[in-house]
Amino acid sequence: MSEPEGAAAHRRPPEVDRVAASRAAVAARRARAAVKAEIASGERSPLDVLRVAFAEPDSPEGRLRVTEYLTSIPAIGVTKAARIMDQLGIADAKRVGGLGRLQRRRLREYIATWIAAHGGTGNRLVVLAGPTAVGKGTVAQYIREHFPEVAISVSATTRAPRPGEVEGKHYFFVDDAEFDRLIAEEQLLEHATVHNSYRYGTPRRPVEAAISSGNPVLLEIDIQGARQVRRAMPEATLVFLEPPTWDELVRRLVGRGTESPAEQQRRLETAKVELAAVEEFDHAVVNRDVGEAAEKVVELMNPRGATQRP
Ligand SMILES: Nc1nc2c(ncn2[C@@H]2O[C@H](COP(=O)(O)OP(=O)(O)O)[C@@H](O)[C@H]2O)c(=O)[nH]1
Ligand SMILES: Nc1ncnc2c1ncn2[C@@H]1O[C@H](COP(=O)(O)OP(=O)(O)O)[C@@H](O)[C@H]1O
Repeated sequence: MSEPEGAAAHRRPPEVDRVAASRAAVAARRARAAVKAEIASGERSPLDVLRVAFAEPDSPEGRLRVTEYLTSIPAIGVTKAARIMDQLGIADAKRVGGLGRLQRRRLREYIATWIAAHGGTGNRLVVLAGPTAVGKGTVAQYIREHFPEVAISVSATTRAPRPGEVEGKHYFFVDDAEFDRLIAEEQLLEHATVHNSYRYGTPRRPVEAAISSGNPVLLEIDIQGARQVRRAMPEATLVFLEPPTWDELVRRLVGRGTESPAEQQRRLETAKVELAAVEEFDHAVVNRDVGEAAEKVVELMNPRGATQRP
């Protein structure tokens, strides 16, 4: 018996909705499975997944349950995952994107430490820092020219380009509003106001992409930034570039001639404090000869070449 047309039309939408909803659920499950497979194969850093999950709680990453997320990491099984969640105070059914601020921080720190303890990025990520005018830029440039296999991170900065500087090669030049946006979206691995003037920060994604593809990465940043990288990625190797002598540092700063005498004086005051930070670093390299210093830094990126500082 045929139904009156109106009634069929009335019944159709919920059914169509149900089909659509179950298709969407299947697609969402597949997307989550894809994320898990990426973590399990090592193709994707578990830290990158956290970042996306926290920024977009409705993404497949955000919809992953914490248990699913943890057990995707090789060598973390169900029992271990339960223990970790207990330790971090995270309830069983929680999704990664649904975690509160404190739980997010705890989970991120736990994972960063775990990666470090399990070989993680090893010492393929090297941070080169040091006082003003010691020659960080010069050594980084030497590495760029002579060791093309090393990926050198391009920072974002609010300072204006100098003549000859190329967008995307030397820096990404952005205004304050854009810099604020990068911070808000957690797109920076670290950032700092350098020499009390402009803001500088390391874009996170290119660094993580290079690390996950196994390439050595160099960050040439200031000391505040190096400390932040240490916290965010404890597995990174921190290298402190030292001047051969204090007088030579002064000579380099004055000789570069890019700062006014007052600014030079201010930077030298800061440099005195900064030189003491060498103790926090994994290695110290003296920049006597640019080529030699650059080679030592590159050697530290090679797991077998690395030697601990005495
Ligand atoms: N924290 C941090 N410091 C950076 C970054 N990029 C550059 N710097 C530092 O900013 C300082 C100023 O760099 P720059 O503007 O090129 O000027 P110059 O070093 O005085 O020629 C240097 O000490 C760099 O090491 C970054 O992404 N993060
Ligand atoms: N090994 C070195 N020997 C002599 N001069 C150097 C050496 N390394 C760098 N310089 C010079 O010192 C000055 C500061 O170097 P720069 O790379 O700008 O320092 P930073 O990036 O640390 O501020 C520049 O004029 C540079 O040419």
